[in-house]
Amino acid sequence: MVLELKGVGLQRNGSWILQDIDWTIKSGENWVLLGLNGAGKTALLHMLCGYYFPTKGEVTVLGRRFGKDIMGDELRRQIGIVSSTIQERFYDSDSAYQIVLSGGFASIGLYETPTDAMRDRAKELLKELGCYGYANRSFYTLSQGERQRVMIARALMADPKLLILDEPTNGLDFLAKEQLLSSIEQISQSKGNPTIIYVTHHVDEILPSFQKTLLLKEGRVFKANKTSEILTEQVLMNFFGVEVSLNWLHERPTLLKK
Ligand SMILES: Nc1ncnc2c1ncn2[C@@H]1O[C@H](COP(=O)(O)OP(=O)(O)OP(=O)(O)O)[C@@H](O)[C@H]1O
Repeated sequence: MVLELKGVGLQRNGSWILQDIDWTIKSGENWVLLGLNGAGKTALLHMLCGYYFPTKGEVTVLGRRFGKDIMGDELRRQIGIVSSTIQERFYDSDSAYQIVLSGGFASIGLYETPTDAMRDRAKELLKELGCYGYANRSFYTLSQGERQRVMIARALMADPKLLILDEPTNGLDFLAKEQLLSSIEQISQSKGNPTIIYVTHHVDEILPSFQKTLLLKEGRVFKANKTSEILTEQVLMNFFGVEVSLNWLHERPTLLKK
């Protein structure tokens, strides 16, 4: 089991942000976490990464029950996360290569000496993600699309069992977005691939390899099931509360409001 949430609730400043969350992710599954603004996606992710402690219920990630076991560096290394809230903490002057290398230590910045194997792996990931050409450039000189690729390479550096991608296409143009999605599709099909949780507001980013989808609405699970059963006009109409038209092209969905 990669993840198990049972009856999870989260209260902040007196209000319930998450309630009655039950969610199980088995090894080999890739999930989409879909919700509108304010649904509680970020709060839920913070909980999975051990930044928030549940007010109610149980959270078990990669066999460790939070609260009972301490979220140590070892577990943190097994969870790769790409999120703008983390990206902001990077040292702008670090090169793309240094940032990817630091992923091997689950640290922000490089404080330990990387091994030759780590250096080789970092270069390999930079190539796989198409970032090799700007490996020595400072992070602040990179475009948003280039930064996201570097961040994904960094997250993969420790060979995580779980890869969380939190709205990775934010701020990307159409082409950069499609190129990034195709890299993510490749990662999901690679040998020894991590379990992916892909967080988004956008139905059209749901890739064929994301077999399962959780719809989060107002802090609760609206529905969690096979993506093929979630992506129907009826379910999405109930979820968004408006009439929608769902269309498919090359195994990719598009959604319009009627
Ligand atoms: N510390 C806090 N105190 C009170 N309310 C909070 C706190 N943190 C988040 N919230 C509220 O909880 C709700 C869920 O927020 P969250 O950021 O998790 O949503 P989200 O689904 O990630 O939204 P978005 O897609 O806009 O990023 C929001 O209504 C938000 O205002």
